[in-house]
Amino acid sequence: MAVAFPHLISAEKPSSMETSLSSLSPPPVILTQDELKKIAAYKAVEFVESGMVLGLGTGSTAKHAVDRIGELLRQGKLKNIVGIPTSKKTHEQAVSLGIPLSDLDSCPVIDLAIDGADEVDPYMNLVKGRGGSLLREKMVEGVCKKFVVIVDESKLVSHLGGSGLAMPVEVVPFCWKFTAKRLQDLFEDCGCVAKLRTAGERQPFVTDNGNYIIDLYFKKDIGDLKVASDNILRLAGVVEHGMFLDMATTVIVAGELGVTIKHK
Ligand SMILES: O=C[C@H](O)[C@H](O)[C@H](O)COP(=O)(O)O
Repeated sequence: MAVAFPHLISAEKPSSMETSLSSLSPPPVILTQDELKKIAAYKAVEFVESGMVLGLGTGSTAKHAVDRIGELLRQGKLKNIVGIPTSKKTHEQAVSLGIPLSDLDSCPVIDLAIDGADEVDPYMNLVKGRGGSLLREKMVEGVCKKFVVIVDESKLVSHLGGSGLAMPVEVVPFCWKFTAKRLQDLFEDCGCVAKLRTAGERQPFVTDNGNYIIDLYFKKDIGDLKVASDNILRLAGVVEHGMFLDMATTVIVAGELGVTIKHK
């Protein structure tokens, strides 16, 4: 299903020289990546109903969805929402917007979660965690009845790892170099390089859970994703990885030509 952006098409009167062409089809406005993220996020929030328990994602795309939920609550268009944040940052944002919050201990079943992704393959498998929130995201989004993923079209890949960018793995800090080496060795045939994520001057990036992130970079396709997932999770020292396999129920993609919504 594709929906264009009529409200974002220029409504200005064309100059006399341009009249014949542009009066028929006004030039489309070039949207920024952030505007595309916002369009996808707002579309996802249309799936939210009063009374729902909502998984609140993390990142620059999910932020728009959380803002929108807060706005609709303020306007009284949504009522009795309970949010389950997937990071400390989203928790802070939701508190600032007055969204009532809970956690998985009190609300172990979630109606709907909305979150961004770093990569989406044609089967709706995802890479997540380039913002470092993959563990809480996987815990929350793993127990939701519907998981709506929101991305701009730059996130679409032919296969996971295909962007050439990081596939994050959360590890315990204890002997992280040893774990990083084991991860790299696991994917030796794919030309894998494992790097500790840093935050500023040689400081390790520390997740909300007090762990480190090892980013894996692949030169070749990693093949069977389920096998790759099992192999990573079997390594002692690994907490969780950023492949979200068979979890998304809907993917909303905003691109220059409109919004595409794909359901499982
Ligand atoms: O850890 C971060 C999350 O998995 C994000 O959902 C993901 O990185 C996408 O973030 P953004 O919407 O900022 O591209």
